[in-house]
Amino acid sequence: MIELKNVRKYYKRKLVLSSINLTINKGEIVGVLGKNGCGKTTLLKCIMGLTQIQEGEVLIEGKKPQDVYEKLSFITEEGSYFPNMTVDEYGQFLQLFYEKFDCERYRRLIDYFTLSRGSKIKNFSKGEKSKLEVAAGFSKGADYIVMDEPFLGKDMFTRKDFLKLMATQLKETETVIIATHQINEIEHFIDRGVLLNKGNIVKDIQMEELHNIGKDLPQFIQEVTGYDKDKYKRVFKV
Ligand SMILES: Nc1ncnc2c1ncn2[C@@H]1O[C@H](COP(=O)(O)OP(=O)(O)OP(=O)(O)O)[C@@H](O)[C@H]1O
Repeated sequence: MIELKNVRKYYKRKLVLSSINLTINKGEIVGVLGKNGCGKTTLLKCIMGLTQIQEGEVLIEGKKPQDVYEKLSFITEEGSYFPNMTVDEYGQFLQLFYEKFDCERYRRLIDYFTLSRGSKIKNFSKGEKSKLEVAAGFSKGADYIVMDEPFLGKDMFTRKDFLKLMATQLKETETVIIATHQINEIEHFIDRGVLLNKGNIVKDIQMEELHNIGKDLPQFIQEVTGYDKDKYKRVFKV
C-alpha cells in the first residue's frame, strides 16, 4: 500500500502540492491525470522519494520510499539507463543491482519491442530509449511501477503494444501508477483516476463508477477542470 498523508510540496516558495492525502492499494492501476503543470510528475517523485517534501509523509508499506527502493520502479522520460552500455550490458547491471530482477521478462520485452541487444543505448532513437526504459522498469521485480508519460515518443503501434503488454503481463500483486495525458488510451486500462488541479486532488474516481453513470474520461476531466474555449479570442483579440 502507498500512503500519502498531508503531503505539501514547495519548489522554493512556490506551492506545487497542497495537503495531498492519497492511499493506493496493492494491485490497483491508477491514472494520475490533469493539465500541464498541475503537479503530476511532482506527485510521482514524492512517491518515489526523489524530491523533498516540506510537510506530511509518504509511506510505502509503512516505510519511507528511500528505505524500500527495491519495491519501486520509476519509468520516466528522463530515463534511468546508462547510455554507454549496450542493452545486454544494462540487463546484466540491473540483475546485479535488483535482487528480484527478472532476466527472462527483460529478454522477452527487448524482443517484443524489437530492440537490438548489442546496440549502445546512446545510439537509440527517443522512442527506442523509451521502450528500453519500459522493459527495464517492468523487469526490476518491483511491486510498485510508477510511470511518468510512458506513451511519449512512442508510435501508434508501439503504444498499442505497450497497452497490451500492461493489460496481459502484469501480476495481480503489481501496482501501477501512471501519469499521462493520453486519456483515451488508458481509459479502459486503469481502475481508478486521480485528477489533480493546481496541486490538489479534485476527484478520485473508480472507472467503473464513471462508466456506470455513462461518462467517459475526457468528458469527466473537462467537466471537473474546465476548458476555457474563449481564451484564444481573449489573448489574440480576435
Ligand atoms: N525543479 C523544479 N523547480 C521549480 N519548479 C518546478 C520544478 N519542477 C516542477 N516545477 C513546477 O511545479 C509545477 C508542477 O510541475 P509538474 O512537473 O509536477 O507538473 P505536471 O502535472 O507533471 O506537468 P506536465 O503535464 O506538463 O508534465 C509546475 O508549475 C512546474 O513549473
